[in-house]
This record gives sequence, structure tokens and C-alpha cells, in this order.
Amino acid sequence: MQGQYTHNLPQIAYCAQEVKLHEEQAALNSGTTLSELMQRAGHALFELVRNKAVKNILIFTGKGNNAGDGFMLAKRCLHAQINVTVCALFEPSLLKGDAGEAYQLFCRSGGRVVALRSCIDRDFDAIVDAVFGTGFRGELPDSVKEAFGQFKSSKAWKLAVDIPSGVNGSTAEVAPDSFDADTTLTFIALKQGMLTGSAASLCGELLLADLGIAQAFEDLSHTNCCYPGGKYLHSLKPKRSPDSYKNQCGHVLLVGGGKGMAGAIRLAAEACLRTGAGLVSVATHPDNQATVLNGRYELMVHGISLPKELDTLLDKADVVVIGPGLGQDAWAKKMYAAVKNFKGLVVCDADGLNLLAQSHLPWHRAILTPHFGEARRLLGNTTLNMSKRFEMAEQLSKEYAACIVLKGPGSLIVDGKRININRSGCSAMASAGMGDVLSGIIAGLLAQGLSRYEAATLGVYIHGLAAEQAARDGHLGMLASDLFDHIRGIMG
Ligand SMILES: NC(=O)C1=CN([C@@H]2O[C@H](COP(=O)(O)OP(=O)(O)OC[C@H]3O[C@@H](n4cnc5c(N)ncnc54)[C@H](O)[C@@H]3O)[C@@H](O)[C@H]2O)[C@@H](O)CC1
Ligand SMILES: [K+]
Repeated sequence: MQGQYTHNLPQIAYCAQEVKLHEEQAALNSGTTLSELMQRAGHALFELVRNKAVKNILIFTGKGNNAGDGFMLAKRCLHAQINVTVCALFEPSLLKGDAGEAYQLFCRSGGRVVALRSCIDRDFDAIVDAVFGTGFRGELPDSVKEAFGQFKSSKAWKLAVDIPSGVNGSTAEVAPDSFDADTTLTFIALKQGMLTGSAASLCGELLLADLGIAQAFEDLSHTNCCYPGGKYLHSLKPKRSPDSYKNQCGHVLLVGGGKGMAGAIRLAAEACLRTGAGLVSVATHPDNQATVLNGRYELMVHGISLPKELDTLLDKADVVVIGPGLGQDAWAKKMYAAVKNFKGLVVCDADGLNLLAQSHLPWHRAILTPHFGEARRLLGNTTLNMSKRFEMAEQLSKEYAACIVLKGPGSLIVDGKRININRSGCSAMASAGMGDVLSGIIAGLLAQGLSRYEAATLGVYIHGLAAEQAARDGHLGMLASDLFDHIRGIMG
């Protein structure tokens, strides 16, 4: 609806350029104009500000239409007798088109802009970033960095208009000293670059105002990017019939745990059990057999010295995990080579990925779960930076013919051209062993009949949700094994 905003986000996202490209035509097709859209944007922002009971607001403005939205908000605040201060970081009389009009309207309502120095040391309960929106590229100018820096430690509620200044809405690239919002009210559609990596945390709580043109925009636009919601993800969970039998619920074989590295493969195997996989076997270095089995007697743990011992286990498995704690020594290489011939579905993680990077061969039927460093090694390009997340994930999926889970906050899942951003991939990922747990979950779901894409998507979601739940009582010191009970709770 016009002028309103929602917490209920759509399940698709677009490049920022796609939004810019089609917004005018979508407005025309909906019987409206860009200028009316700016008024609606101002209205939605005002509603949000009013709902937060803001009394004393500072609005930073820039040099394009994002500033226009800011002036529309400022004008409404003036009319509502909210104490509003507008700090123009670029000369507002140079604003053109709708933004210029919005500035004039603000002035005609009695509003005046002020310089940064007159805002410093004043108290505000809200700070609004209307500096850059979808038109931003590159680095923030020093004047903008200085303004944001002055209020960095302010306790005020921070609201970003459309997108935090400094974030690239298409690539998720984040410029140094970007605006760090508590809330972002975005317009028309979700932009993919806001939903992943550090960009997602800079947005804070994300709200959408479609400005009344959502349908017309969707009809004109193309995207391969989805943002699946919890309800859909829960619907993917395997259904268990009361008369089912363990042999009907999939058999996973986990291969890893080189000499002296029992922990990772145990974590992965236990996570796999928690997803409901019927049978879970582990092939590990003979030295680790007792340690991996200790206290988790549901696992079938085999000490393996020679690849031919692995062959008989591979024959019985529906899904294989290779990599947790594998190492890269001669034993690891033999295990890896044996698994490479396996004809079923494989989840390849950790040192499995490092060995794959050495051969650089496609792996059909695999899910690769690299973190950023492993992704760079797999692509043989150590100069790629985090800003290339979308590009990297797509390229990996193409080169290895595999489904890719690029880990990190807001994990990207790519299968062919389908890109999916998972909203729950969380910062708890930073704890040791978290990646091992994820590979076990994904394998357990695959074994129960989910497709690669579904298992990857649901797996990342369960993992993220379990980590959020486990971290609730204090993030520091959380263990990967703390996730197990939560996984069981989520699986239901
Ligand atoms: N009427 C409209 O077109 C509507 C626009 N909307 C708003 O307009 C925004 C997009 O407006 P614009 O396309 O004008 O873009 P912006 O308002 O993001 O600003 C673009 C301007 O900033 C400059 N710029 C970009 N990167 C820079 C950098 N690193 N350093 C210095 N200058 C830089 C560009 O050269 C351009 O002059 C949206 O984000 C949204 O907030 C909404 O109000 C909906 C309707
Ligand atoms: K902004």
C-alpha cells in the first residue's frame, strides 16, 4: 500500500541497477510518476519516524534523489512539529529534478539547512542517512566520512534511507566508514547487495516500502536471486512417517579426521545424526576410531588405513561428506581420491576443498561449502575481495558444475544461475567447528531425499537459526556442539 512499510519482506531480490532501470516505467505502468514516488518514500519514512516517537531528528542529505527522500521526510517532520535539523553534506541548491523540487518544498515550509559544525555536540534521538542510495559507487567522500564519524558513538536511533550510504546495492561491496544503521527502510524492492556479508549487518533491521508499484516492477524486472522466508524453508523439512525404517532415511558416510584431528569429523557426524539421517558412518584415521565413537554410540566408526577399505563403505552410502579434519597428507590424498570416484552426492568441505583446488576439476553431484579463503583458492585467484561475493559464487558454480554454499554472514547458495541468499547465516560462524556442523547437516538432509539446492538452503537456515538460538545466552564462548540440541528442536 502507498506510503506504508512492512517487516514482511518479499522472497526475491534484485540488483540495484535493475531497480533504477525499471522504476520509471513501473511508476508509469502503475499510473504514477517518479515525483509521486518520492513523496510516497517521504511519507513511509515519516510514518516510521512517527511510530518511533522521534522528537529531535538530524537528517544528512547528499547530492541525488536519496537526498530528495530526505527533504520530503524533513518537510513532513516540520509540519508535524518534530524538531528537525537538516545537515546538507553537498550544496542543496545544486540538486536537480525531483530532489531539487523536494528541497524547494522543504525551504517553502520554512526549513533551513545547516553545516556539520553546528550539529556537533547536540543531542538527537534519531539520525537519518539520506546521503547516497542506489546511485552510489566506490568510496565515500571525506566530508561524508567525517559527518558519520562525528555521530558514530551516538546512542541515537540510526535510520538509512533506501540503503546505508557506502553500501553497493548490487555487489554488497562496503566502503570504509559506511553508515551503520539500526534500521534501513528500502524502497520498491529488496536489493541483493543489502542482504549478505557486512552490508547486511550495516542495514540493521530491514523494512520495505514498495511505494505502490511492486507488481508493475516485478512484471518488468528479471532476477535470479531469491531470499527465502522461514515458512518456505520449514516446509522443506523431511517428513517422517511413523512406520519408517532407518534404512529408508538415508545412509551418510563421513570421511575425514586425519591423524590427531578427530574433532571436526565427530562434529560433522553428530550434526548429521541430528537432522534425522537413518544411518551415519564415519571413516577416519585408525588412531581416531575410539575418540570419534566415544559417547556417541549411534555412529558407526571405522578406522581406515587403505583406500580399498573405504570402497566397501562407499558402496553402502547414499551421501558422502569429505573434508572435516582430513588434512592434506598422503592418507588424506588417498581418501580423497577414493571419494572422487563415488557416484552419489557429496558434500565437500575444509581440506576436501583444498585438495579439490589442487586438481581444479569439475565435480558434478557435489555441494562445495567454501568460506571466503577456500573460495579464492578454488578459483585460483588470491586477489579477489569480499566485494566480489556474488561473482565468486556464480563462477565457482560454473567452473565446478557444483552447488556452492559460500559461507559467511548471509551465506550465498548458488546452483547454476539460481542465487539464494540465506538470511540466517550468522556471525556465530566465526566459532571453531561451525563449518563442520554445517556440512553434516547438509549431508543429513540430502540423504533424506532433498535436492542439492534444497538441502543447501535448508541446511544453512537450520545452522544459522541454531547458532542464533545457542548464542542468545552470550555469544562469546559458544561451542559448535551447543548447536546440537537446537538442531533437534528445529527439525521437530
Ligand atoms: N524519483 C526517483 O527517482 C526516486 C528515487 N528514489 C531515491 O533515489 C535514490 C537514487 O537516486 P540517485 O540515482 O539520484 O542516486 P543517489 O541519491 O544515490 O546519488 C547519486 C549521486 O551521487 C553521486 N555519487 C555516487 N557515488 C559517489 C561517490 N562515491 N562519491 C561522490 N559522489 C558519488 C553520483 O554521481 C550522483 O550524483 C534511491 O536510492 C532512492 O532513495 C526514491 O525516492 C524513489 C523514487
Ligand atoms: K542512504
